[in-house]
Amino acid sequence: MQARPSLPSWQKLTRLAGEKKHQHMNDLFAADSERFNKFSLELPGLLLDYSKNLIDDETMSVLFALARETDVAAWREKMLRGDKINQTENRAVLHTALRRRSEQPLMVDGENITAQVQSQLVKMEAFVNQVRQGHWLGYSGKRITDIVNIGVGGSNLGPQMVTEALKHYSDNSVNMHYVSNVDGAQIVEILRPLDPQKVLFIVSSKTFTTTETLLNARTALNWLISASFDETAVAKHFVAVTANKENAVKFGISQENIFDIWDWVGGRFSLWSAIGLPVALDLGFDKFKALLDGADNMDRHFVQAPPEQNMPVIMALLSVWNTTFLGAKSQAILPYDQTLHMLSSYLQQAEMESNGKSVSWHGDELDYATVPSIWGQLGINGQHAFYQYLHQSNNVVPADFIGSVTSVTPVKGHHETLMANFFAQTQALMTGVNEEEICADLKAKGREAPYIDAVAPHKVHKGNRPTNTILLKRIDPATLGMLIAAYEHKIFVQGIILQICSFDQWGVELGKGLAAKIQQELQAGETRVSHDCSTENLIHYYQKVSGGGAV
Ligand SMILES: O=P(O)(O)OC[C@H]1O[C@](O)(CO)[C@@H](O)[C@@H]1O
Repeated sequence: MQARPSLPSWQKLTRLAGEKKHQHMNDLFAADSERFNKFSLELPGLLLDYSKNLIDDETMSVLFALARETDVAAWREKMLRGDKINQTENRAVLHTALRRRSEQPLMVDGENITAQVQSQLVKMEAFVNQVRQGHWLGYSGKRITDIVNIGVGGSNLGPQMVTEALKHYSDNSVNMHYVSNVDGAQIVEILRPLDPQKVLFIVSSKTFTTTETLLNARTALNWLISASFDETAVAKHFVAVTANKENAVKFGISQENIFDIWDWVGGRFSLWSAIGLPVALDLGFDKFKALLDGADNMDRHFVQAPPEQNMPVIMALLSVWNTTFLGAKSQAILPYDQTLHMLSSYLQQAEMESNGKSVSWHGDELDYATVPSIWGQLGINGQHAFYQYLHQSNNVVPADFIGSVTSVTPVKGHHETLMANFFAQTQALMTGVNEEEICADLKAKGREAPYIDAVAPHKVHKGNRPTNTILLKRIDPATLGMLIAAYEHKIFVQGIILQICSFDQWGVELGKGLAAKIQQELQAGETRVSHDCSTENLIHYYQKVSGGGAV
């Protein structure tokens, strides 16, 4: 297989990047009044404006050539038909099957996974209805009022992000809580006000081996048993979502309370499976289905549209352009709707755990930049915190601005103020303001020479900072499903172009293994394996101060 840097499109892009670095988007806009029409894409419910990137017709056409030369379409086909494209774990990658409306069988290792998915959806729906309608009762015969999801990473971020995003659509049949941190402070505070008779725990863990989740689940179980004095209470208060039934049963969860996921669903893409159970419990099953349908709409678009009109493909190409060719080191995710306040954390895992890698499929060291670090938070809060850096630091941070046309919670004047900021920021990041304009402005305000000379350089905004704007018609289950699926496919395409195994996460293993050893040392009050002198002394200090060990 041809190394990426030797592809004709790659070489052209390297040359174009050298040229484009000296251009300003202001000039590109001035030269082409059709720029918005050319570089934006509207799907039902969703608009992407990518015209505020350092691109022109030629750049885009070479980027599309890159998508073709790297066989994105063929890889997409392989993923969707269940080829084992997660090569290092020898697994298929089929999160799309979780939301597929087609009833056509899809075979993986001789099993029809369409039927498996359907049967879990049926099981989920029945369970959700029982709980929400008050037919699922706790050990003392009371209805469930509170759901506590215990899980971390993909078994937490997806459902929690969606629960927050769709709060408006909840009828508050149940109250949702999420425990992910093994710091006891979280679970203690969450359980404190709850009544054990009315709480249902969901232990969400694909592997059912994640230490933090199992410890939190054990604490929850003890809390329940010490209140109920009844071990059989567990069957009424604990369900699990896992691909490791055996461990869940060993833990004490009844067989019939276990919802399946499968090894062909990556943790960070698992929101659409029973990992989304908290969302379904909170919103009702029909709204959970609407979320899946929205994602399926995006899947269909991803499959059918040519690269030039394909939203996830365009998003991926721009990210490769900004990072690998123009040298950006990070990318900001800046949602403006309050309800999307967890989106950047969610995408952080989705993108960085998928593509934060530096060897190719073949295990060769890659000599080009792969993905940027993803960070961000609510844009409107960011404006008063880190936007200074976005506007004037000497690091260019491409950013995705995400907002909605219609507020789901309209309050007079608020949405216009929010969106005025939304539009103003991408404009300011792009156009900037030069010294001449600043001096003229200061003069017009009656300022004089020494002051103007001293201050003007500090007020210069160079602009030329790339942004994508994603405008949703409104935040609802289907549109949110589309948005998340668009990012999932973007990540996939990026991985293909950069030749990265996007669906494993070996980088998390080393730390996990060491933590397990150190945990034993902390429990025993002594060090048993050799560490570097920094780690060793930190452990000793901890043991000394906590009174748990000798130094
Ligand atoms: O669902 P599990 O198996 O508990 O894993 C939780 C998370 O931990 C990771 O494996 C990383 O350690 C993620 O990929 C995953 O989403």
